[in-house]
Formats: sequence, structure tokens, C-alpha cells
Amino acid sequence: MYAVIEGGNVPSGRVHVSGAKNSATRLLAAALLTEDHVELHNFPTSLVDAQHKVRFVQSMGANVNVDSEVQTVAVNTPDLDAAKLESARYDVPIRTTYLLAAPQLARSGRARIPYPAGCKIGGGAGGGRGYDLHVMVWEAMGCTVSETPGYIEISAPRKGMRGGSIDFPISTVGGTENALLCAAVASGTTTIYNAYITPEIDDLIELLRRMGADVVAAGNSHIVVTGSTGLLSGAHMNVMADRIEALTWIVYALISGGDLLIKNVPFNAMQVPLIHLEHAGVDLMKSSDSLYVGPESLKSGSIQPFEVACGTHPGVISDMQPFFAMLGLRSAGTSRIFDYRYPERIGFARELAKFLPAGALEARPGAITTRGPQQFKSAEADSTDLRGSMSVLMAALCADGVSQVNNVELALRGYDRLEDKLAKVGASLNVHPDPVRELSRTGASSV
Ligand SMILES: CC(=O)N[C@H]1[C@@H](OP(=O)(O)OP(=O)(O)OC[C@H]2O[C@@H](n3ccc(=O)[nH]c3=O)[C@H](O)[C@@H]2O)O[C@H](CO)[C@@H](O)[C@@H]1O
Ligand SMILES: C=C(OP(=O)(O)O)C(=O)O
Repeated sequence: MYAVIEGGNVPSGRVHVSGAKNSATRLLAAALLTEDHVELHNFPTSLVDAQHKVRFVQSMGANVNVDSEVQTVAVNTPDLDAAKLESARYDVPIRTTYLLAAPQLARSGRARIPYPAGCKIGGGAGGGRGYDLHVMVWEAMGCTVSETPGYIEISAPRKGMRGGSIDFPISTVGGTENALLCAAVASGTTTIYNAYITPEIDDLIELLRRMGADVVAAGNSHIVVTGSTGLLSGAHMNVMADRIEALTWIVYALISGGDLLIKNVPFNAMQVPLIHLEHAGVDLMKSSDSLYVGPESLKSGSIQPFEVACGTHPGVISDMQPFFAMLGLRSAGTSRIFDYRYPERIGFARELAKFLPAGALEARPGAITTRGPQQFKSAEADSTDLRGSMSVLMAALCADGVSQVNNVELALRGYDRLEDKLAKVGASLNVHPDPVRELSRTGASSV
């Protein structure tokens, strides 16, 4: 898919932040830990990642009723059959396939999952995003893991998964989620040391508790789960608002000179990023769940240069790094953005540079330097990863003239109803299927 963007329109109006991708997709996996009815509200039904995840679980036999009007999914899973999950049909960049293991293991003692993919942002041993910590989780629960072409296969002991002790060598979002799901349906107690409790993981813990799981979290890094003897029960839950989407709209309003009333902002989940904005001279007008950004938000009339380091929550997370780079490009001087967590996450800078004069943006592993204030010019660029793709779209929206951004499905993995939301605030972005895929007679669907 590619997007054609008519840049230069100044956005104005009201925008509603959707349910968070990084919560919704794991709540959907947790919903398979019961045969009862689970209902998830504020679910971002148009998010490409969520749609893939729904298709994944449907093909394993779950009944998922998606109501896009009210942004709700209802899940009923009397049975699961992993054999129906053919990885060739699901060759999409989904990271969280590992979360589909626990529900299968709880029901049949065996699981089969496609290898985890996700954005190519480096990080693990060998440059890719590793899955060794997931293998560590399954083994700690007494399982045997084998890697076959196309799939990871996991077998539980004869009497089912048993609780264990897991000590993560690094803070891991996915590892903590996987450990929580497995521990909730294993026998006995599981202790997770150096767990990483992000706001989205708080959401997961809340749903598991509502489903009857016994999860005790001490501080931000120690979790004890007393497993249930069987499957869990049904529950209802609201997916938290997406903190990365909220930041995206704030930055877009600031760098475009627009004025946006941003509704459904998860303030508690983004305190430190908001403090960094204040340090860059931005005065945000807040109410209980909304935020107004307009030209008067810039106290001195311009964004002040800043330095920010991306690491673990509650700090600025790596997914926010490209948006701080966008802010830096419009700031009155030199800004520096460091990323200790995913230092290789700089591929997007090469594409973003196409919208800028030479020397405005420098990137080396772990460090981006911007020299502002810059105006963006129209260009054609590729998408390298989800957040990088969104930052390039933002540059195109701010540039005068028409731009094209290719592989825009990467941005749509994380932004629910993006075209509609932009249209409502007067910005113009049109997504088109790739011409090659359009001509295809094989029936292969585009992502
Ligand atoms: C779907 C989701 O929520 N994705 C988020 C999650 O990714 P994800 O869950 O993949 O990230 P983790 O927190 O697990 O990764 C932390 C680090 O550990 C490495 N690692 C992870 C697992 C493993 O088995 N082996 C291994 O080496 C990763 O490559 C990375 O360097 O957190 C990242 C930031 O932390 C975010 O950018 C992603 O948006
Ligand atoms: C990298 C991201 O997601 P994933 O882990 O799903 O690839 C992201 O949300 O920016």
C-alpha cells in the first residue's frame, strides 16, 4: 500500500485517541484463556495489527465478533486448534505470535506458533528481535520447545505447565506478557523477577485478574502469579488509550502550527514524555482526559531545542523516538535524541531526510541529531518501520505539495482509522493498494 499526501493543510479540530495496539493485541490473546465470553471495549478495530490478530485467533477456532461501530470485540472460545494456523497464510509482520502459545498449552498441552516478526528495529542477538526470552519462559514452565521450519512447537509436561521462577536478564515487554499468560494457567506459583510493568501490561494484569487469575505485582518489576487449576472465567474490559498515538497528535499539532483538541489522552501513562515537551517550551492545556495544542502552546513562540534519552517506562520509550526527532527538526536550534533500548532504530532517518535540506538530520546508532527549525519539502519515501513510517507521513503532511509514502501498511499497523481522523481535521492522506497487488489474480490479500 502507498499513501498520497497533499501537504500544507494546517490541521484544526478534534481527534479521539483509539485503544492501544500494544494493549489490545495482548488482551485478545488473554481472552483465549477461557471458554467463557470476553468482551473488549475501546478496541481499535481498524488497526491493521489488531485485524491480523483477530484473523489469527479466528483461524485457530475462536469465535470473534468485531463491532467496528462501537469499537468492541466479543470473544468466545470453546475450542482451539492450532493445526489450522498456517504460517504461510499469515506472512505478516506480527510480533506477538508467542502470546498464542499459553491458550493452546492450557487446553491441549501442545502449541504451534509462527515465528514472531514485527518491525525490523534491531535489538536482539544477531541484529534481529530475538525470541530466546520466550523460549526461556516456556522452559521455566516445564515445557519442551522445538524450532521447526515455519513454526515454534511447544509441549507442556503430561500434567500441564507448572509454575516456576523466571528472572529476566533485561526488561522485556513481550517476555513479561508471555510469562503472565503462561503462569495464569499453570499449576503452582510463578515468580517473575525483573518483570517490566508498562501501562499496557497493567492492562493485561487487570484483565487476567477480572478473569479470575491471582496476580500480585510489587512495584514495577516483581510479579507473583498463583496459577489456576484450569481455564479462567469470562470478563469485560476497556482497552487503554494509546499513549504513542496521543504523542503523535500532540507533535503533529505543534510542528504544523495547527490547533487540535485531543480527546482520550492516557495522561498517567505518559507523564515523563509530557515533562519533556514542557522542557521544550510547550505549554499544554489539559483537562481530565483531553489536551489542547495550538500556536499559543509555544510559550516563546517557538519549540526550544532539547535533549532526550529513550529507554524504559516511565521514561520516554523507544516507540516515541521518531516523534521527538520531528519536534527537534522544528525546534529553534540543535536537538539530540538518544535511544538506549533500540539503537538500530534509525532506518527511518534516511527516508525522513528526503523531506529536508542536507545537514538537517544526522543519525548514527543510538543517536539522532536535528538542526532546526526546518521546513519540510514534498518527496517520495519508503516506510522502514511503524513509527518511522508515521514520522515520514507527518513530514509529508507538513510539506507544501504532493508526497508519496510507500509501504504505508507499516504505519497502519499502529494507527486506527488514520485517514478518517486526518480528514476530520482537514489534512489529506489517501491510501491506495499497491498496483502490483491490484493486478494479482491469485487472491492474495494485501496487509
Ligand atoms: C508489540 C509490542 O508491545 N511491542 C513493543 C515491545 O516490543 P518487544 O516486546 O519485542 O520488546 P521487548 O521489551 O521484549 O524487547 C527488549 C529487548 O529485548 C530483546 N529481546 C526481546 C525478546 C527476546 O526473546 N529476546 C530479546 O533479545 C529485544 O530485541 C529488545 O532489544 O517493546 C518495545 C520497546 O521495548 C516496543 O518498541 C514495541 O512497540
Ligand atoms: C515496534 C512496534 O511494534 P511491534 O513490537 O509490534 O513491532 C511499535 O509499536 O512501534
